[in-house]
Amino acid sequence: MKIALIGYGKMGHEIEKIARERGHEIVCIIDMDEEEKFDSSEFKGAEVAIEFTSPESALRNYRQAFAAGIPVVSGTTGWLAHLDEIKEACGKNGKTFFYASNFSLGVNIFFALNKYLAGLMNHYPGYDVRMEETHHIHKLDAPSGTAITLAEGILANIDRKEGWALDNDALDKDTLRIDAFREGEVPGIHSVIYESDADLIRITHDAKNRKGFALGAVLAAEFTKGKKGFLTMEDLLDFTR
Ligand SMILES: NC(=O)c1ccc[n+]([C@@H]2O[C@H](COP(=O)([O-])OP(=O)(O)OC[C@H]3O[C@@H](n4cnc5c(N)ncnc54)[C@H](O)[C@@H]3O)[C@@H](O)[C@H]2O)c1
Ligand SMILES: O=C(O)C1=N[C@H](C(=O)O)CCC1
Repeated sequence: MKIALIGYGKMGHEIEKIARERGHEIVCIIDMDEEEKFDSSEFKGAEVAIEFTSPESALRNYRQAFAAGIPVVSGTTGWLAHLDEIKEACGKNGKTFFYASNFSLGVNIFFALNKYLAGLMNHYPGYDVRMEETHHIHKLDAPSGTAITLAEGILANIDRKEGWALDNDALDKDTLRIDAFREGEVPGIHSVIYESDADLIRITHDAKNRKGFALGAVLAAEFTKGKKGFLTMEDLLDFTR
């Protein structure tokens, strides 16, 4: 496939490597302050754009890619306040957009496990639930997009929790607490913790590097070919088997 990269930082570089290994062609790379490239024939010749930039620039990039008629796969976090606009563009205007807060296979298995465990724990109110996430010091958003997806999985399945909040926000017992830590160059660690008076159950996903995120994004790009609409990892992965 002919792939354009929007954002050429840690993820952009990792995706370029894996995309080339899988036989794809990188036809255009757009990083910060290179907006004029959205009008280039190279960008317009791409079959898909893979976007990993920053919370504040993501929406503008999506609009530019849509205007050029290019499907978008994005992993940028921290922009979800604008999700309705993107879903509308996919629904009414026939655009293609694939989003995942985390593209790694391991994390998506962890998401399924998290929902299953939360459904079980709904019957055991003696356990309180909280979450922890740790990432590198360069990360701009907190909690992580992955932590928000995990929290949504818990809130959908545990009746006694009504919303989530970061540890330093006002918390009551109905609110799911998320502690966000920023340390060194950690690629990403997420834990969901259930604690009773008697014991503690912790499930953790610990990314060793960024390969899983990047491979998932390239697989998502391959999956978008010929498709329209708003796509997610649940379309790509079949956990019903
Ligand atoms: N969904 C996932 O699986 C996943 C995995 C890792 C990271 N992320 C998210 O992806 C995003 C990027 O992560 P990263 O580690 O590559 O960050 P990074 O800071 O290493 O790279 C971001 C790049 O985007 C560029 N950029 C900023 N504004 C831009 C703009 N307007 N147009 C084009 N390029 C622009 C920056 O110059 C930089 O090169 C973050 O939001 C992060 O949370 C998601
Ligand atoms: O490095 C990051 O930034 C990551 N962002 C995503 C998130 O916010 O969940 C995925 C994990 C790595």
